[in-house]
Amino acid sequence: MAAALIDGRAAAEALRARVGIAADFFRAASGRAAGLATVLVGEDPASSVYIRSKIKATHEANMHGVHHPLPADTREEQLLALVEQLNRDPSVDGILVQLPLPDQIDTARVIAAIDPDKDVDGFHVVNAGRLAVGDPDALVPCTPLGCLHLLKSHLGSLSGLEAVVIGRSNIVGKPMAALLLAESCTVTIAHSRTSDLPEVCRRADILVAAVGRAEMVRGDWIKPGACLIDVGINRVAGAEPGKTRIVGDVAFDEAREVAGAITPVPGGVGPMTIAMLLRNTLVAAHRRANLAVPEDL
Ligand SMILES: NC(=O)C1=CN([C@@H]2O[C@H](COP(=O)(O)OP(=O)(O)OC[C@H]3O[C@@H](n4cnc5c(N)ncnc54)[C@H](OP(=O)(O)O)[C@@H]3O)[C@@H](O)[C@H]2O)C=CC1
Ligand SMILES: Nc1nc(=O)c2c([nH]1)NC[C@@H]1CN(c3ccc(C(=O)N[C@@H](CCC(=O)O)C(=O)O)cc3)C=[N+]21
Repeated sequence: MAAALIDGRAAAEALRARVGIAADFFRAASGRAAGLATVLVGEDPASSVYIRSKIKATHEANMHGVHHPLPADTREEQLLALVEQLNRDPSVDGILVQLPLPDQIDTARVIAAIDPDKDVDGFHVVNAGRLAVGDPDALVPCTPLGCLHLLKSHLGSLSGLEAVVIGRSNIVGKPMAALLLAESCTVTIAHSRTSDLPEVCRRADILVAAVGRAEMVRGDWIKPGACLIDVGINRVAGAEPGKTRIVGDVAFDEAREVAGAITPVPGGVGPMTIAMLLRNTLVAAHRRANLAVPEDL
C-alpha cells in the first residue's frame, strides 16, 4: 500500500493561522506588533525567493517585518554593526540573517553577535546549549522543529521509536537528533563517513534525511511502514530543457511503496520552516514583553 502523504503545506497553514491569532492578542496585550528583522547579503536568487516568502508570511501573520538588504560586498564589520543595532532595537523580537553568507564574512562571528533571545533561527551556541540540556528557554532551529511537529502530528508519541537522522549540520541534523532524543527516541546520527548507510537506515521507524543529495535514499533502505521526513531541497533539471524542479533527498516514488508515511518535496518540510520562524518570533516577543507564551504555539 502506498504511504500516507504528510501535508506540510496544510500543517504550516494551520500553524500560521494560530500564530496570526496569537499575534493579534500579543498586539493588544503589549501595545505593539511582534517584529521580525531579516537580513540578506547579496542577491542569490534562491535566497531572495525564501526571504520574500518569509516577509510576506510575517505580514500575513499580523506581525511587523523589516527587511535589510545589503550589497554582496558588505564587510563583516558592517553586518556586525547592523546586528548590534537590531539587538538594541526594542521593536525587533527576532533577527534572521539569511545563510549562506559571502566568503568575506565569518558566519560564526555573525551568529555569535545576535542576542540569543532574538535568535529566532536558534543557531546561537547559547540556544544550541539550551536545547542540548533540555532548557525550555531554547529557541529551536525552525527546520527540525517543523519536522518534529509533522512527526508528532502523524505518530502521536515518539517514545521508544528507532530514529535515524542522516546529516549532522548545526542547523538541521544535530538539533533534529536532540529533539528526537528529548522525545525518548533511540537516535542514530548518520553522515558521510557512516559505513553501510542503507543498513543503518533499515533500522529506522523514523528516518529524517537532511543531506543535500538528490534522491539518495532508495526504496530498499526503508523499513516497511517507517515514517519518512525529507528535508532535502535539491534543484535538478526539469522535463523541459532550461527548466528546473526541486526534489528531496529521498527517491519519492520508490519510498512511497515501502514507507508508512512520507513528506513530499515541495510541500513538506519547507513550508513548516517558515511557519516555525513566525512561531519562534512570537515566542521571543512574548518572553521579551514578560507575557506568558500561548500554550498551542
Ligand atoms: N526544507 C527546509 O526548510 C530546509 C532544507 N534544507 C536542505 O536540507 C539539506 C541539508 O541541509 P544542511 O544540513 O544545511 O546541509 P549540510 O551540507 O550542512 O550537511 C549535510 C550533511 O549530510 C551529510 N552527507 C553528505 N553526503 C552524504 C552521504 N553521501 N551519505 C551520508 N551523509 C552525507 C554530511 O556529512 P558530513 O558531516 O560527514 O560532511 C552533512 O552532515 C539540503 O538539501 C538543504 O537544502 C536545509 C535547511 C532548511
Ligand atoms: N538563516 C537562515 N535560516 C533559514 O531557515 C534558512 C537559511 N538561512 N538559508 C536557507 C535555508 C533554506 N530554507 C528554506 C525555507 C523554506 C523552504 C520552502 O518553503 N520550500 C518550499 C518551496 C521550495 C521551492 O519551490 O523552491 C517547499 O519545500 O515546498 C525551503 C528552504 C531556510 N533556510
